[in-house]
Amino acid sequence: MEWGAVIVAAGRGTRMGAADNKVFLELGGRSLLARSLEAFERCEAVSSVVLVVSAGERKKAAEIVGEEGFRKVAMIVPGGAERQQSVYEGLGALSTDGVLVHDAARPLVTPEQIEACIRAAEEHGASALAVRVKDTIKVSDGNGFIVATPERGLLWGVQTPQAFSRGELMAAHRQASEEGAAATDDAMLLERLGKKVAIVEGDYANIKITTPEDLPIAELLLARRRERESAT
Ligand SMILES: Nc1ccn([C@@H]2O[C@H](COP(=O)(O)OP(=O)(O)OP(=O)(O)O)[C@@H](O)[C@H]2O)c(=O)n1
Ligand SMILES: C[C@](O)(CO)[C@H](O)COP(=O)(O)O
Repeated sequence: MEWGAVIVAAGRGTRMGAADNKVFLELGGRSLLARSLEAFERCEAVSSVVLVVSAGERKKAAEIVGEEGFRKVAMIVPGGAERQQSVYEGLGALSTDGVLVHDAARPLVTPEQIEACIRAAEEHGASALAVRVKDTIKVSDGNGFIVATPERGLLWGVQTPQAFSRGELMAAHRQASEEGAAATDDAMLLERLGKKVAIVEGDYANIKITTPEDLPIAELLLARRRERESAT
């Protein structure tokens, strides 16, 4: 199967509180967006990339793609108000049968993790990178009181990339939008239809840059990765 990727970068970064959209912030001297694109550029199993950005940030994103020489970026398309809509816009612009959906805000993803998601999706139909939850998770009653403690051994913190048949994911998106179902990731859209999504055990370093303390943590993780690479 031919694989393409939709990389979503059309958020506002409200929780980061920076003047700019967080995907343009720098990590180790390069933007988060460039680092995410680089991982897909280096993954041989991915043939093309659709980048989803806010209409007002298209020029800035195109400059990064041009300057960094990302040859796989076939199209840059405008996103929507929510991540779910941004992903759907990207899916429509891609032509491959298989699709990986990735947050530009996860700049520490590796080509090996992308490849592992593809392999699992080819075997099971769909897959998502995830890590075992380390904390004990509580369910609240919505009013500040704990009502339940799910069994930790069954809990996973889901990340991106997530890999799907593009046609199947597009159909799931259309159905969710007809039924007014909102989803914070794409696997959710298949789960609600009773379809299987395989878990690919990932790495705690593939963090999503969401709030200001995430950036120095990502700098440390990047430095640790560089040390390991130079030691091998
Ligand atoms: N309308 C949106 C919202 C989010 N995203 C993208 O989805 C990814 C994950 O979203 P999140 O971390 O929530 O980013 P933001 O929406 O930018 O952050 P915030 O919720 O703090 O505003 C990011 O790469 C973001 O750019 C998007 O493409 N379109
Ligand atoms: C898709 C995701 O990265 C999975 O962890 C995440 O849900 C997206 O972030 P958001 O903050 O929910 O938009």
